[in-house]
Amino acid sequence: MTAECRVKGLKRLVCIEYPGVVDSVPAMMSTLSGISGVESTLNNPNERLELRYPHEERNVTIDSDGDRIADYALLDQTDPESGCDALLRCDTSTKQILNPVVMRYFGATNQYVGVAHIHWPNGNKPRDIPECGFDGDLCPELPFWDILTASLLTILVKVKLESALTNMSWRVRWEDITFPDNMSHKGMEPEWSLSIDWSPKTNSQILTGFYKGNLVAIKRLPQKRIELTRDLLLELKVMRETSHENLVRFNGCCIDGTVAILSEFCAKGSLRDLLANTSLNLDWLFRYSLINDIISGMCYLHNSEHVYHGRLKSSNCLVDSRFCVKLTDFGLRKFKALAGYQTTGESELIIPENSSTINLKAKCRVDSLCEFNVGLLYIAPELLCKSQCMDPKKCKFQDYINGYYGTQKADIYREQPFFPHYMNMETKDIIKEVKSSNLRPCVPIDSCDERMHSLMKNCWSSELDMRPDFNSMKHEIRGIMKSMGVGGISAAQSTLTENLLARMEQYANELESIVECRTAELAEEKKRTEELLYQILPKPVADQLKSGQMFEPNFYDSVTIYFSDIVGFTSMCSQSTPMQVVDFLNDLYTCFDTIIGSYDVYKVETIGDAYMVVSGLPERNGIEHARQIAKMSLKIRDNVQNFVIRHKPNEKLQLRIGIHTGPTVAGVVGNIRPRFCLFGDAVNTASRMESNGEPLKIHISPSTKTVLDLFGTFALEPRGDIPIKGKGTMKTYWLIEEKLIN
Ligand SMILES: Nc1nc2c(ncn2[C@@H]2O[C@H](COP(=O)(O)OP(=O)(O)OP(=O)(O)O)[C@@H](O)[C@H]2O)c(=O)[nH]1
Ligand SMILES: [Mg+2]
Repeated sequence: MTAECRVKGLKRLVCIEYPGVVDSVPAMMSTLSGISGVESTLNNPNERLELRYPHEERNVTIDSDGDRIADYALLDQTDPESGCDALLRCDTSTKQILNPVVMRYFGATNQYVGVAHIHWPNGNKPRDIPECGFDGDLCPELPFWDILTASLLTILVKVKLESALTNMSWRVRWEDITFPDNMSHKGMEPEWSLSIDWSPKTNSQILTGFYKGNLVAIKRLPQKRIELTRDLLLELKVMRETSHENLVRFNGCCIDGTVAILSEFCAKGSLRDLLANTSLNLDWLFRYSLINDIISGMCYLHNSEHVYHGRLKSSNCLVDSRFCVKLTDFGLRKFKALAGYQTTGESELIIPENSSTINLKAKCRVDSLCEFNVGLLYIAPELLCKSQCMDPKKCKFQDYINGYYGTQKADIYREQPFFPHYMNMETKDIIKEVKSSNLRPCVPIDSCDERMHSLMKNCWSSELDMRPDFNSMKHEIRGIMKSMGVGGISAAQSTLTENLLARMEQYANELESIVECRTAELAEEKKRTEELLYQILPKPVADQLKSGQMFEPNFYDSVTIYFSDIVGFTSMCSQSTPMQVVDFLNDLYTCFDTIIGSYDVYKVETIGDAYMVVSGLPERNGIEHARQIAKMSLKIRDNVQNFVIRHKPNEKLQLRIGIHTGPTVAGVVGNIRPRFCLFGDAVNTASRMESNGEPLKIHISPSTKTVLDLFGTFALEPRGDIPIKGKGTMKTYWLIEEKLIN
């Protein structure tokens, strides 16, 4: 049986045929002890001992120091099928190496014997001696001036570095930041702004303020003070010098009294918010643009002094007002650690196996809502298991997997990693499965381009060598974008500028439809509010108040006012439960409200069992008010005669009605819960008409009779002279019916 033995990291390999001590020592022993079968020769003057094995072709030669003079064979390691390098092929049963020998070297005779053609890497034979010799003596010595220039340059670089370190332009005084309502933060909590302006679903909150006229995002850290060290100054220098269109700009730090990091504010929130906003349609052009931005930012970081990001996840991919993704929360690792910053990120993957549960539990009460746990979903599995992320290379890998595990999957799916397919699992269980059983996010093959799918899968491969780096991802993604002409855009169009323009155009369209939709919702809401307002105030009054004007009290020289009241209501209340009374009044007033809807009247108010209606205001109607109120009263009286009290079906409702016509003033009183009220003696008189009336009869004043007589359609009956409190004697009438006119 043959097997292929992969040898890592070697292009061509020299293999030594090495029988080893195990072979040679017994042979020597047997020679010295004169055991037959093994021949030995002592080759003077070379003083070499040669051992010859029976039935074997190979000799073992040992020099005067007792060292074995070895033979070597050069093997060709080119795989005959794939043409790949660094393959050692063995027959596992015989343990024989199968690679063809291309050259042999015999140590005893110091001879090279070519056996076959040698395939040198790139077809070139390597040099025997390095260009400048093994000691550098083959190259001319540097002239004095060159050495001087080099030294001066080194000194200059050092001086520049030192001055860069002492440059404190990054330092911000907390008092110099102004908070949104133009108040200094001293002694008061600043406003937390909702980070996204068009998504009601966002949960991103970041402290914002103005520094030197710029709106900045402020990340406050737990410590109150940070002592500056050289390491921190180096970190701050790197941050100051970081500049890329896909990274947020660093604005500075506060280190005294309050420790905070200030960075460029991105208006549209994070990628997480963007994806959560389901009203925004993300087509493939848009998605690839977002991915492309992330990858560009990551490429810069990986090729810069930052080396890696370490906290790559969708909440750290911010979206600016031009829909360009900018990465945040990179760098300043030592600064953040000293300032006690502990959330998910490279330092938080440091969850020693035994203490992880305690940490997690302490941090989150509700697992599924726990940011800390959710953050772990973005972390590479091998780093979840390991305790430290000290090796930058490893952390780079974490970035790769973060980028695809979380961010890119999120781009495609608008979901957190592992959702929705593992929705029923608790986050901590998912993390456990990732650690123990190689669980990976589930992405259906047809959810995206095939190349994208395999790129994503490679990113979370458990073989680290399989994971692509960001530079190759950049090429791959650009290739996919170009060849696909995503979103109906042709390859030629997919330059970045056109991409951006298309993105803006799409956003404008989206925005238009969102605005349209919101406007319709607003109109609907306005209508509902208006209807509610018209139920509380007369329409002309409400309209006037709505337009911001005051409703001045108005004098009306003639209106008709109606009052009604239930006889024995108080005793009825004492015999009924409050709910029964409420049900009863509700039934009665629903009946009244339905009736008055057919007349030109306005219901002023109800006070307990009293019901007050007026006609002739706020819009004047000549003398029609008396007729409208009279007709309405007759209708109410007739309905009351047949009204059934729900909890006392056998009792008859005893309703008294009183009407009066006269001058009145109407106005709105109060600023809070404004009420439309009537003032004047006419109101009292109408009320007296009701209180001096009789059940199921309509008691009217002489002034109402006078107006009703003008119509000549109402049958009235004199009641006689009645003493009315505060008025003396009044000649009043009963309204009997409306006469039918042929
Ligand atoms: N709109 C807007 N939101 C921001 C900005 N910076 C951060 N945020 C959001 O504010 C929220 C809190 O941010 P962080 O305190 O950094 O927390 P995090 O990003 O969830 O986690 P870590 O970065 O690992 O600490 C996140 O949802 C961010 O997306 C910004 O400049 N603009
Ligand atoms: Mg963040």
